[in-house]
Amino acid sequence: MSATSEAPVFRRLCVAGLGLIGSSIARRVRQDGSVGEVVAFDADPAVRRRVAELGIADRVAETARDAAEGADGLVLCVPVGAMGRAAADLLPHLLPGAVVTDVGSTKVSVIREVLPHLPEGATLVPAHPLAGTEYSGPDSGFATLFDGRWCLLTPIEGGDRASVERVASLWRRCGAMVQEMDAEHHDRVLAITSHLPHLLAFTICGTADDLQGETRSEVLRFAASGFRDFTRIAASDPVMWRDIFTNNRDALLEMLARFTEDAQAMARAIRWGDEDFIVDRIERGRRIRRSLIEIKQA
Ligand SMILES: NC(=O)C1=CN([C@@H]2O[C@H](COP(=O)(O)OP(=O)(O)OC[C@H]3O[C@@H](n4cnc5c(N)ncnc54)[C@H](O)[C@@H]3O)[C@@H](O)[C@H]2O)C=CC1
Ligand SMILES: O=C(O)C(=O)Cc1ccc(O)cc1
Repeated sequence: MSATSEAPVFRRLCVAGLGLIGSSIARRVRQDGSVGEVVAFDADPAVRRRVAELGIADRVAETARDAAEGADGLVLCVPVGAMGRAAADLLPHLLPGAVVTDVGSTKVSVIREVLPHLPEGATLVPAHPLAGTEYSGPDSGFATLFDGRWCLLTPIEGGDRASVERVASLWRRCGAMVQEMDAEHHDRVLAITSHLPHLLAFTICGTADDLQGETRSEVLRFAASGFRDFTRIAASDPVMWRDIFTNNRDALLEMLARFTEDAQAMARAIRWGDEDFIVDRIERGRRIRRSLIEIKQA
């Protein structure tokens, strides 16, 4: 991951929101020289202080205006519900012709919230790295987070191709593999692969917690690995996930309805002792797991 001789993708990149994702980007691009300079901005003064202590940016700006002025690139790394506010504060101050990108977990809502603030001549290239952890904040980031992971770009129809290529190049230099996708399609795919699993994890932990009275502390003390796996995901940041759920409402509710129907079918099979149905469902799960492992090894 040492600095390459390739030209920097941006002369000055403003990173807004220095949590897990923003601080990982800042760490990575500074290490490998893929941007000339990193200016960090976060709405939370405690985060700004911590970023300065950690030394993961060339400069920490105290205001949105100071952060954006002179930047030819901006990456919005705030919760999806804060994208509109951050865009309103930062975008007017960027250099003419700047490229704006983001890392939000929903894409239709981010485009809807950010596009109205885009200055004449600037371009928006929405992006979503499929990499993360259940931790948040500037201390949780690390430079290798994106290595070998996908980053999905959802370019605006008819938008500037050179800007898309610049953002793709930034992500490749962060170690990611890049693929383009339509924003609506992205939100449906992520609803089933990421948003619904998180919803299930939060819910099952809540259900187990409600049972505490009945089972005393056994639920937590004897938690088998299945439940433990859910608790890792359920430890994720509440604001981030509240925003994802409410900003991908339609696709998520559709996937939840389908899941509920399938869970009901499983309940019926258990009630009536339909062993073939039960085995068939479990085998499908195993096949999916095996093919995931094969893809990872390929
Ligand atoms: N955590 C994960 O695993 C992944 C998260 N994402 C997306 O990345 C984005 C950031 O997520 P994390 O880094 O995990 O969040 P985080 O909670 O660690 O950091 C978010 C930061 O944004 C700051 N912020 C909030 N509003 C702001 C504003 N208006 N202006 C400037 N700063 C502001 C907060 O103070 C906080 O420091 C979210 O949109 C999330 O959906 C994408 C992929 C993975
Ligand atoms: O920690 C995990 O299992 C994750 O799923 C991380 C994650 C969270 C949100 C995203 O939009 C992408 C990745």
